[in-house]
Amino acid sequence: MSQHPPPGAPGHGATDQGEPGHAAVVPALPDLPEATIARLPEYLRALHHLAEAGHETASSEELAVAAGVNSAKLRKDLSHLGSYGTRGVGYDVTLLVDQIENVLGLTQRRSVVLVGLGNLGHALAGYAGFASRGFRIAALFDVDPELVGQRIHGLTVRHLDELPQVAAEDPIAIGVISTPAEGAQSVADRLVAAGVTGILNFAPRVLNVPVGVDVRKVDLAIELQILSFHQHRKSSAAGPAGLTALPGGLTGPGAHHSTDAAEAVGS
Ligand SMILES: NC(=O)c1ccc[n+]([C@@H]2O[C@H](COP(=O)([O-])OP(=O)(O)OC[C@H]3O[C@@H](n4cnc5c(N)ncnc54)[C@H](O)[C@@H]3O)[C@@H](O)[C@H]2O)c1
Repeated sequence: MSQHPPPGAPGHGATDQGEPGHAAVVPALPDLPEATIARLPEYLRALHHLAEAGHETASSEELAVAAGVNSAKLRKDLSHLGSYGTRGVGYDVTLLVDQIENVLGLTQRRSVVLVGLGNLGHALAGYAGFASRGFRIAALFDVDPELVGQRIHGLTVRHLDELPQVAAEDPIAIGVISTPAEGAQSVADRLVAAGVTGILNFAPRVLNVPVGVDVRKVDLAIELQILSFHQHRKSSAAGPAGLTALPGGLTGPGAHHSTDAAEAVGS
């Protein structure tokens, strides 16, 4: 989904890197492949589920199934952390949770601010998954006078002009942008000026940020388009002779016309 430009690349677009701002307090972090970093949160979630189910150890196969990846890839990923498990026993679940949390910098709770409290911002403000995964929503910002002052999920919406003051009192690790695309760059500029070095951008717009600021973007429409491509590819590969090769029993004469994800799942 995201690209990883080389370190020091001109400061534009989503840099999607780790946490250079925290390198000084987390010495000797391994230099991990970006794909491995992206899978570590999946392993962590799987490990938490296994721990809740009473597992003290987990084999690479169990963990791979729980995380939805293949076990060879999982073993390779974990070997980057220096974690090889014990033959015949597997991985110590608690130890591995600690290792992954340490690498991901989750041993300290990080402050997050949300900017743009419309439909999406409201939903994000109420998302319990932030707190349970080590993130604290420190403040909510908008510019709409009708929203400023409102309480949303226990926090008062502040005017974006208050951002510098809030950041000075409580350093912000990550800013989440859920404003319309037109306002996103100026919001990003203000977050950066307030010392924020990590931005999660939901707005459909490429952000220009200085080197040292990491941007990740989330775009559900892009995910749908990628799924659409796979549907399209499967449909065109099927052709008349390939109809039986389609998964899910889509072997009828109309199956090869399903180029659109909504059509395939909705009918
Ligand atoms: N990434 C995704 O998958 C995804 C999904 C849904 C929506 N979106 C995007 O998220 C954004 C928000 O969508 P929505 O439906 O919540 O929109 P919305 O219109 O309901 O809310 C936008 C909010 O941003 C506020 N705002 C506008 N300019 C601002 C600024 N400069 N500073 C602070 N706040 C500002 C508005 O007052 C409003 O409250 C849009 O860019 C939309 O395209 C992305």
